[in-house]
Amino acid sequence: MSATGGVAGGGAGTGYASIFVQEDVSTAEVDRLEAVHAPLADSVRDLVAATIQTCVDEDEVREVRAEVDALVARLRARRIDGPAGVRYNAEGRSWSWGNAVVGERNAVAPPLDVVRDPDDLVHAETVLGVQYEGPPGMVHGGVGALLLDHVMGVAASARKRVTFTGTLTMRYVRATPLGPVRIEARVDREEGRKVFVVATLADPDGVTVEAHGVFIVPSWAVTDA
Ligand SMILES: CCCCCCCCCCCC(=O)SCCNC(=O)CCNC(=O)[C@H](O)C(C)(C)COP(=O)(O)OP(=O)(O)OC[C@H]1O[C@@H](n2cnc3c(N)ncnc32)[C@H](O)[C@@H]1OP(=O)(O)O
Repeated sequence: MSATGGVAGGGAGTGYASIFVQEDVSTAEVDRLEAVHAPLADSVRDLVAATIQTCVDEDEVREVRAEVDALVARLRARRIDGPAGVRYNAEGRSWSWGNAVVGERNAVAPPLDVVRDPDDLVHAETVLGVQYEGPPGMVHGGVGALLLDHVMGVAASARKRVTFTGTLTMRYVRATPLGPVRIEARVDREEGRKVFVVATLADPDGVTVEAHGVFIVPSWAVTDA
């Protein structure tokens, strides 16, 4: 979520004051850091899938666990205290390295590029692997809702306004097989601070989930501008 647009700090009493943080760092430096850290997240994604699928013997599993524990200790040698939050710089570049859907450092997040088309359709594509299974061979319903929620939130948050999910309704039309998926979302209408968004999740054969959502510009984010 962008922290620009006059909402830095999140408003007194909202609990977001320490999460929207402005940093004195150039966009080029943020891009450089992402290029270093994103491949680590990719490798950890592979580790998660390999952990699910491995058939190596038990001694090998124990040895790998010890190596992974050692790597965790190395990474924790210097770290931030708490969540990564949403940060932004004076150039309007924002980054949220821990975000559950698009965090560039978050191996739990599927690699998802969210694109706003010129006609304000927001779309995203990714490939959901074995980490996202619910019913056998199928995408977990909550994972579908997670991706839809985020892409719908981007659609609602046009022009860098902040919106929060108020209500989400999902209709699971048919099961979504693991594999490539596409999410599409667009604003249907607006009423005051409420933004109504419609969206779909689809596999290569068509729509599997239809979603309706009410996204709300929180009262603390309303500016006079
Ligand atoms: C560019 C980069 C982009 C980057 C974009 C990044 C996208 C990120 C997408 C992920 C989004 C998330 O997961 S967000 C995290 C999940 N969501 C949350 O945690 C939200 C928790 N709830 C809240 O913070 C709050 O309840 C709010 C903000 C939703 C509403 O609080 P508020 O601002 O005080 O609103 P309030 O005055 O009570 O109500 C205003 C109007 O909204 C209605 N309303 C209030 N709550 C709800 C509700 N839950 N569902 C429906 N409608 C509601 C009221 O009836 C009223 O309608 P009327 O009387 O005016 O008709």
